[in-house]
Amino acid sequence: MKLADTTLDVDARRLTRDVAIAFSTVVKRFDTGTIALDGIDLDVHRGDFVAVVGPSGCGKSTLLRMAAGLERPTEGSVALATDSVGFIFQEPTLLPWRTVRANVELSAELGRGDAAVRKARAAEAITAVGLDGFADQLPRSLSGGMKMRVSLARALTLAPEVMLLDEPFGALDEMTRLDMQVELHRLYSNKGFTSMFVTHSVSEAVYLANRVVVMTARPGRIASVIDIDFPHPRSPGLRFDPKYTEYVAQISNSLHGSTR
Ligand SMILES: Nc1ncnc2c1ncn2[C@@H]1O[C@H](COP(=O)(O)OP(=O)(O)OP(=O)(O)O)[C@@H](O)[C@H]1O
Repeated sequence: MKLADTTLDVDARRLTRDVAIAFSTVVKRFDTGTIALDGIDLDVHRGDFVAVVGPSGCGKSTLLRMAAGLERPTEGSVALATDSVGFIFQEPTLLPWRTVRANVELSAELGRGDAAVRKARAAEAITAVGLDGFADQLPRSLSGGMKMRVSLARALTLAPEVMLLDEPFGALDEMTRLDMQVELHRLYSNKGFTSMFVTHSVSEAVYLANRVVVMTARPGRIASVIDIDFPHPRSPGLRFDPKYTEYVAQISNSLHGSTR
């Protein structure tokens, strides 16, 4: 079991067999004096899909970056039970001179491993995200949604146990965004990775997550954690379920209360 660099001794106790990411009384104070996060206690269980919503600047990205080991907490600790992690950002960050296939192969190329296995995994990931037939194209010929699919495929080649997603669909138009939510949900249901997903969209959070964490305005604290009691796999028609609307209202109220 790997513990992130940021780990203090207390982490080992929080990381039980069921916990993939453990935040223990995390405080993040930047050198500028900004206190981004204050007293975050959160366990992300294996197989969970946790969505994090909160006002702009409340520290959502910082939380995710700490899970990835890209930031250290000022106080408290963050522990990750695996080093098998995929990170997806809002921008797909593709290399423009490489084809879809070559972009997807990139993350595996940076790691170790057999070239043939790497290529097979990339081909499988391209199929998994529905990009068969586009593998030899360059990013400039793809739509925004397709670029995001490439980014997902690139992360999938590593068969990550944990997927960290920072507003991956924020730059997409509404229709594409809904399609990508269905796509991500399908991948999550099939592959079973643990997910931590930052979004500004309450509706997106309810569709995808089995737990939604609502944060307060900065310094970010956890205002509420709401369990979304819909079975998996979920269908797009779920959005018309009255219970769905109730969850959206409940979370929006918590969010609204947290910004006052
Ligand atoms: N490297 C840094 N140095 C100084 N301050 C930072 C740094 N990174 C983030 N911050 C500050 O910390 C706070 C939280 O930022 P963060 O990006 O985590 O918020 P967020 O909730 O993800 O915001 P948004 O929803 O707008 O993307 C903000 O006030 C931001 O300005």
